[in-house]
Amino acid sequence: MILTVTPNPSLDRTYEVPGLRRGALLRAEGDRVEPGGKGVNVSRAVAATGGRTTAVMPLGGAEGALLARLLDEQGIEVAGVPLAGSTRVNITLVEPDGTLTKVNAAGPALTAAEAAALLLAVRSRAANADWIACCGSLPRGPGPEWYAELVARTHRAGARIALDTSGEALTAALAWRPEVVKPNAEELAEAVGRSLATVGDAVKAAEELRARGAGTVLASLGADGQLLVSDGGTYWGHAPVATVRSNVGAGDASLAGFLAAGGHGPAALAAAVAHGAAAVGLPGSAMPGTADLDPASVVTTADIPVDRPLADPRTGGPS
Ligand SMILES: Nc1ncnc2c1ncn2[C@@H]1O[C@H](COP(=O)(O)OP(=O)(O)OP(=O)(O)O)[C@@H](O)[C@H]1O
Ligand SMILES: O=P(O)(O)OC[C@@]1(O)O[C@H](CO)[C@@H](O)[C@@H]1O
Repeated sequence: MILTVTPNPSLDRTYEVPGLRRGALLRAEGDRVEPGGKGVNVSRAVAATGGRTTAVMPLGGAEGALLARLLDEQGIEVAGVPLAGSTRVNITLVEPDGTLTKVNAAGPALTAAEAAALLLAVRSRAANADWIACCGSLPRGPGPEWYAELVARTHRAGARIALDTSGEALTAALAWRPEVVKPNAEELAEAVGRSLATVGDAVKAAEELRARGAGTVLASLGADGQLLVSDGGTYWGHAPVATVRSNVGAGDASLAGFLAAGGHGPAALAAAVAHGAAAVGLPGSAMPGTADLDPASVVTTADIPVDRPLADPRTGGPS
């Protein structure tokens, strides 16, 4: 069972707009609402391929109630911690050429009691989980050490942790040796404090994160595929994508594929790449089901293309 933790979940609203014009009224030509937040998406992706998952998150207000209902409709078990504030709404604007612009709200601040209740909700389920995926930004309130505390406490219960966050929250949690860390290219660059021009630069940065405490690094590099850097060796994987519709949640789908495939080795990397490639071909943050996956199109190799230039993450769309 994969337990996911999303301390700052969201309702993701996507509007298809005819074009972006500052100061104008934009009339949406289509819209969709989906459960959001990185751990929530990992649970959605695990469930979409028939895996067992429970999603832990704080929920508040009408938005929180809608988020819980949408997840329930998708058959996902939710362990919700009641919140005085209201769950945030994140907005994605899609232009006709596929360009995405995303606005993420800060979300409600958690009181100390709410943050402690969330930690308890995770700890009390840790013993039943094969993996605990701790994903996304931290809400205001608990401070950047919250993931570090969660890793420390759930490790004591024998759980394996996969962490997908950034900035100070990532730095603080590394010291507690999470088994898997999943940065994207931008987060990897931020973590090591320098820009990454090539796949080789990304490998060096991932090795640095391992030296700072990460067990395995699964780095998602957008159109440049994914890197697995671990005790078992370094591998690069990629798959062709005919039409990129939305990269929102593609990293979350990748992490779900990786963990569901065991969370180590080139076969798990291949599953991660298959999930990422399938996710970008779907609209909004739709998560791929088994029929969407094309494992035969995935290539993994230990022959790392170190000189391959990385696309500028800022031109790859938001995540
Ligand atoms: N343009 C693309 N072409 C081909 N594959 C892509 C493209 N964009 C993403 N992917 C696939 O999806 C994976 C995850 O994408 P990305 O690195 O953008 O994740 P992310 O920034 O963590 O996303 P999010 O945080 O929204 O889940 C990539 O490693 C790759 O396998
Ligand atoms: O603001 P955070 O927590 O960094 O990211 C939140 C978010 O952008 O991540 C998911 C895609 O990965 C979306 O469902 C959601 O809106």
